[in-house]
Amino acid sequence: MSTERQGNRAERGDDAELRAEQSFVTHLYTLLDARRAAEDNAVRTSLSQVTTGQQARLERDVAVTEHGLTAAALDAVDSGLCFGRLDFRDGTSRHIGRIGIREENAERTPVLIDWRAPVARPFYLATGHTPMGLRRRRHLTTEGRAVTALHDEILDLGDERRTGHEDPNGDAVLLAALGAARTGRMADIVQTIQAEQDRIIRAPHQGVFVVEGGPGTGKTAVALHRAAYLLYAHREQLARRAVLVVGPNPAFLGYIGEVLPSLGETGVWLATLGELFPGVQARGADTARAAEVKGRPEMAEALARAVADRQAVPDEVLEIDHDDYGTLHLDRATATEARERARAAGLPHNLARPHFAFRIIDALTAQLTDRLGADPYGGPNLLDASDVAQLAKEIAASPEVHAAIGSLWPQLTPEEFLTGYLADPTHLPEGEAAAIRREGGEWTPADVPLLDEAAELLGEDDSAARAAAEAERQERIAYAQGVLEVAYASRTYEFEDKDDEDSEVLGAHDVIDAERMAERHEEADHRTAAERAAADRTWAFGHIIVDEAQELSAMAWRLLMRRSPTRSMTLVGDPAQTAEGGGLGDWGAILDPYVPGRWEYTRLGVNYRTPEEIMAVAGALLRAEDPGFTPPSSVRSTGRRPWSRRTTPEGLPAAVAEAARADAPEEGRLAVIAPASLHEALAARLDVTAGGEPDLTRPVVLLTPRQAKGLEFDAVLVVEPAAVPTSDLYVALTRATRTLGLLHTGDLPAALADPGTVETR
Ligand SMILES: Nc1ncnc2c1ncn2[C@@H]1O[C@H](COP(=O)(O)OP(=O)(O)OP(=O)(O)O)[C@@H](O)[C@H]1O
Repeated sequence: MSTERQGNRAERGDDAELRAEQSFVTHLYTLLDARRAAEDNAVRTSLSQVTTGQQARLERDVAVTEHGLTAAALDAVDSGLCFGRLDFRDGTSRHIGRIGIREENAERTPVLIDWRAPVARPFYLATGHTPMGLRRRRHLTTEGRAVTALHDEILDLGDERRTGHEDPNGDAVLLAALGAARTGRMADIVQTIQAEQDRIIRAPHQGVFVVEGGPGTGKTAVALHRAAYLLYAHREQLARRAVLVVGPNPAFLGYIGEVLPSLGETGVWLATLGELFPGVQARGADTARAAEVKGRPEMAEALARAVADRQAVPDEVLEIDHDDYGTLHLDRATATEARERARAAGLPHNLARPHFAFRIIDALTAQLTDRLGADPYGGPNLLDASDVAQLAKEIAASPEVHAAIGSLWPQLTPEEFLTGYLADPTHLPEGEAAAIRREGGEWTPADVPLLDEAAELLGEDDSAARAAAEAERQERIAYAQGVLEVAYASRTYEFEDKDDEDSEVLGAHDVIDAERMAERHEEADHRTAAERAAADRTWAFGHIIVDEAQELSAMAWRLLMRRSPTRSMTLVGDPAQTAEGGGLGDWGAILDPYVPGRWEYTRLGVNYRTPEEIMAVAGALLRAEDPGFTPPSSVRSTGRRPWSRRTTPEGLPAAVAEAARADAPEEGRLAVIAPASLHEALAARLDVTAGGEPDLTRPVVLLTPRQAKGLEFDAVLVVEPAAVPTSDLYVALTRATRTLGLLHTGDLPAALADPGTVETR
């Protein structure tokens, strides 16, 4: 029976099954509304509390944040709250939903099972062969709060009972989801997760797990559902350490940004690589060559040597004018020895600097002692130990001495160091140095791993931050001291007339001292773990998920591995989609330096996005270079072949605009994917703005092939495909869920010119 007919029947309200589900779902929403009202109430009550004291204020803020987050999570799961039902052979049934909901009774009976709970697993895994105790699996389709259709799969073939909602192939809901109009925002797949995907989503979280799959195989969807699952299964641990999802660019993060909230999870940090150095916004752009050079593993060595170069010794004797003692001399041999001793400490540059300074001050003190205390008759030095100590103090306090030390071994921030390095790159072959040389300018995403590397080599220059933190700590201690004094005074007063010394012995001072009390205040930092993680370069995440992982450079991996000392990571990607000059080639090259032989690998083989007709063309493109290449198999076919049209260079913008009008879906989104050089001319015709971050929710979106990575649209027009490198073209060709058109002025790549697969218009 078609979904439409079921819908009509539902409207007539003559279907007992539908009516029963509707009344159950209505009850669920009543419970959800009650929970939400309770959270809103808790926020209001907390806000209206008149609080005195820092602790009480912090507690109130924490309460407001926590209840606010829960209320937001409850709002986000409203749509499609309940989407499934399991009928077991023993006669019991369970409804499955985005979150778990319990009855408001004393037993707190579960009425809706969270999709992540073990008991919900048969919803995703059970088959006629392995029914996992199920008699029937039901999918509920809802619009708002109305149940509009039911699809039942019979898993116990001996069971004769029928509901009139049977779905013979068991794929009607999946196909409806795959064929639905796109909105510019990725939707969750919680109702239709396939068995091969479920196994990845629920795999253990320790260790590194690589998920490879061709275009549209659901890698991104699986990665996000895995984040939600891991937070559910290991909430304590992961919520505290936070989960990081790394995506290729801000538009992509916007595209996937609604999936986790719709699963009730708001505490995951989605970031691009360019956002992973706190305080730096990487808004600049590199040439492809510069980005490639900056990503090479040799950069680590080049930077380490450049940092060592900042530990200089004078070519000739350095003269240092001391206000009181005249000129001091620092010769090359003394400075070299000080440098060697400081380096031997094995510390990062900024942390080894005091060792260097100490040696220099020591040497200058010895020099001054010799000069001032020399016995004209050749006897022993006339200065005693306390005179020498006084001289050392005066030398250490001299700004000129500090300036001299600073000129040889400067205190450096990563930003200062890298700015200097990029202006004059050293320890690289000249061609590479020329590719990255830059005076000032904005930070780029490829600079971020270099900044991180520099921060490691330099050691945190956190003296200012530490001084500020210490001042703050002292303030808290002073405050806590005051609180304790008041408490102690009142306690003493309380027991005053009882003449009971023991009671006083148990006064507040003995239970907690001011320092510990201050620490407790500190612990009440009410930022979420994700917020704290975003502000802390040295944060160790509980789990890291990397999407489009094939693109990351060796230097980017160094940064990410530092953020995951426990190596709890999920990496999803497709080597065939690696941009030219990007990535490291294969997973072993990425991972073996960090977890040699200790990573798991799995493949997804079904393409849920791209129809068969489009995939045939995209596959042929790669097969032309690699005859053994096998693309993922498409789950759908539309019967519509991709088309191509040749036009003149002058006529190209008009032809694209006309095709965009003709192919624009009634509902949904169309993307024009074209080389950047054509964007200005095309933007004027398409009524979109060129440059900047694209707005993916508009009906027509103009993108470069690189920007299209990871995204999808109902209809796609690829302009001048011959001008796009093969792997980028493969990405561009595989973005459509329905139609693909090619517009070109010269010859098409041979694989796209086959009349058997591409219709010429
Ligand atoms: N089990 C599923 N149920 C419904 N839709 C699904 C399912 N699996 C994947 N999809 C849909 O298929 C499309 C492609 O998924 P996704 O973007 O995760 O693929 P991908 O492997 O990351 O692709 P690419 O490598 O091309 O970026 C999305 O619209 C996603 O929602």
